[in-house]
Amino acid sequence: MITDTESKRIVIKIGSSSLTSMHGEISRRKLEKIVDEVVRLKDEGHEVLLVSSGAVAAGYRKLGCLERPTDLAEKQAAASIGQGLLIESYSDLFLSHGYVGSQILITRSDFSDEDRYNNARSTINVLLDRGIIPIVNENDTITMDFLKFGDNDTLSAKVAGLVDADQLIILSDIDGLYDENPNDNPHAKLVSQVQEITDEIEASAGGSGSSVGTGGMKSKIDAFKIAMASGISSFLGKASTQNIVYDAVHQQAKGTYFTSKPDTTNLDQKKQWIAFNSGPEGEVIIDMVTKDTIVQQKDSLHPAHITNVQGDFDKGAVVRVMDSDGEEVGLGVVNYSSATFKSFIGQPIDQLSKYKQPAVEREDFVCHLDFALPVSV
Ligand SMILES: Nc1ncnc2c1ncn2[C@@H]1O[C@H](COP(=O)(O)OP(=O)(O)O)[C@@H](O)[C@H]1O
Ligand SMILES: N[C@@H](CCC(=O)OP(=O)(O)O)C(=O)O
Repeated sequence: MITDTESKRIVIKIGSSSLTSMHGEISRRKLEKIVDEVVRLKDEGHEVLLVSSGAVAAGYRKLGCLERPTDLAEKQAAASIGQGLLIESYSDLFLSHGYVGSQILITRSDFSDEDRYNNARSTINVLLDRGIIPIVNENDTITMDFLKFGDNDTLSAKVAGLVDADQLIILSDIDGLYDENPNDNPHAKLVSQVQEITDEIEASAGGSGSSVGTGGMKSKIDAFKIAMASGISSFLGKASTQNIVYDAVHQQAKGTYFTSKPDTTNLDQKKQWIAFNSGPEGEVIIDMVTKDTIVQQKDSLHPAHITNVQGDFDKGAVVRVMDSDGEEVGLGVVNYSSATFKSFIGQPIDQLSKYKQPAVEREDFVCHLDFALPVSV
């Protein structure tokens, strides 16, 4: 629990449905409410990073559309207009309270490159250290559809991991996770604590109930899995509730709190990058005996363990490590290219034993069984 004297690093994500009016346009009143909530935390001495949706909502009318567009190029054009307007509004509001906001637009490819990922961390750290409020969104205008984060829920969890946040707060149009999709069952019950994302929780998470929301509960559950694996406690609550952010930070708010079990091993930042951001470039296949050995003895993978290879990749790439049943065992950085692996296959073990460098070092390997990870988010 956060005490009144501790300064914490808090990432807050607010969705389109919580920033828009009935007609799907940005609501000044709702924007002012979230700014007031952030200002209260800043005044208490916390560092705050805001992940805000709303670019498409803020721009589509000025593009000449009567409704939120569904066509990709129109959405991107709307975001190009709306992102500027959104940031202008945030900046004006934060300045009126004596705080400075800054804009950070991210694409998935920025995060899949380890140097750019680390560079983003350094930049955001400078901003947070100097009391600025970074306002993050996906760079919707230039991102190709298949390369998008697509929803700001998983983006916010990845950003929370990047900056080593103490808490992730996701604000939505609903007051928490329900045991069934409330759109299907009006008698569904609120779940107030989650320590493990079970199959039942996955099954209960449906899509968005509104025309402006993107990911629904599904992408929020993916986000909470990433946060939990990264050792970050999270909260889901309703954006319109009075003092929701302040109360969530002080564990007093109505909503759902997500924390991992006390004995869980958390991913360090290198492993977070491998697991959630790198984007695997191929696959190496191992047999079941090897799988048991590397999982139980926490051993590195050696060239003789690799029975097959899929895709073309260079040394240093991240690949999916698959078992012979086609199940993903984990993700790791390879010390050989796919061409070299292919040349190894079928060679006698004593020939391969002269290659001293492991195929995948244990410290560069993120195993699902060690961390209870979402499969290739
Ligand atoms: N199990 C569930 N519990 C709560 N909400 C759910 C569930 N399954 C689906 N939903 C829907 O997800 C919506 C929130 O997601 P979304 O509309 O994308 O909002 P946002 O714009 O805040 O990201 C809820 O309003 C609800 O309609
Ligand atoms: N990046 C987009 C929103 C993407 C998104 O995740 O939306 P939401 O589900 O409302 O949080 C925008 O600014 O319009």
